[in-house]
Amino acid sequence: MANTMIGVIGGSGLYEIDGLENATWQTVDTPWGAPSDAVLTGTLGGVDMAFLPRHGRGHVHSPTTVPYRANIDALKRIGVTDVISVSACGSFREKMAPGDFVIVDQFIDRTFAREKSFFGTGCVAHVSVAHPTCPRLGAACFTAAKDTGITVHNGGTYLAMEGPQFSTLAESKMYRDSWGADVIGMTNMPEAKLAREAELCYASVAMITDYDSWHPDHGEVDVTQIIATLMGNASKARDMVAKLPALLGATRDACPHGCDRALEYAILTAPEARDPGLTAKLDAVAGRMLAPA
Ligand SMILES: CSC[C@H]1O[C@H](OP(=O)(O)O)[C@H](O)[C@@H]1O
Ligand SMILES: Nc1ncnc2[nH]cnc12
Repeated sequence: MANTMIGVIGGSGLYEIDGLENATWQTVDTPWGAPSDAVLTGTLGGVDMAFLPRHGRGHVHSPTTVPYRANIDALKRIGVTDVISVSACGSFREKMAPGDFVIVDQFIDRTFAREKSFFGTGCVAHVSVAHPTCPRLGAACFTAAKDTGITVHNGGTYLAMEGPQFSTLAESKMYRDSWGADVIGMTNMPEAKLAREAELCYASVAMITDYDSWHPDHGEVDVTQIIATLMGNASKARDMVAKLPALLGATRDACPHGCDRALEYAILTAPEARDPGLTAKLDAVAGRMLAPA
């Protein structure tokens, strides 16, 4: 049994969470640079919690410049076991309406201008992301959202685009009709891949703000409309997050889906061929696998 620490990464509109006891904004240094902001830590219902605003308070970082590696490293470093990503998204499905939430379980990664791995020359690793989210954590998010009275859809494919511009009409139709994506956003990749490399359980809650640009009755994406919907969504998300500690509990067993053991057979570089500089940087993310026998 290990202690649970729930780490919430707040997307656009969600820059704080409510009700934390002993709440402290904690600066965390990482070998990958500074995270998006300090991390708000505390307890909720007796469970350790951490909150990191993905774009920083005041929305400083663009989807491309969010320091994804530093964010995941920082959460791992302070003891987070379960990461819940909360994100504003466009919808490709009529039934997934603005104001609804979707528990994402698949991704299509179309991002191209971001560092996507902690590993590289001198320490090569290949983790599986066939099932990129943790079903146990996703189920807890689904229940928390349902119990909050949110219209929530269980399962959906998130198309991660580079941005910062929204999609063209042709792209929007292609993602929806040919590629089968359900929602679109700009930030869950490489975040989900990095969480898997760091052996963290990861779930993604998409808060729908708009119908992107494919919908004949809704025209193009309008950021002022998004922001209006976003404010209501963010308040629902805070209520949803408050229900997670009771659902997840203060202690946890090993993840039944193996998220916390993702690196077990993933590191290919022979111990004697590893770059000590890189392995030092991997202390929090992969220290468990890199410690001398
Ligand atoms: C506010 S519209 C575009 C912006 O919102 C989403 O951010 P996040 O995923 O962090 O909630 C989307 O990915 C874009 O970055
Ligand atoms: N339509 C959209 N495309 C990409 N990111 C978004 N975030 C919110 N709405 C979005």
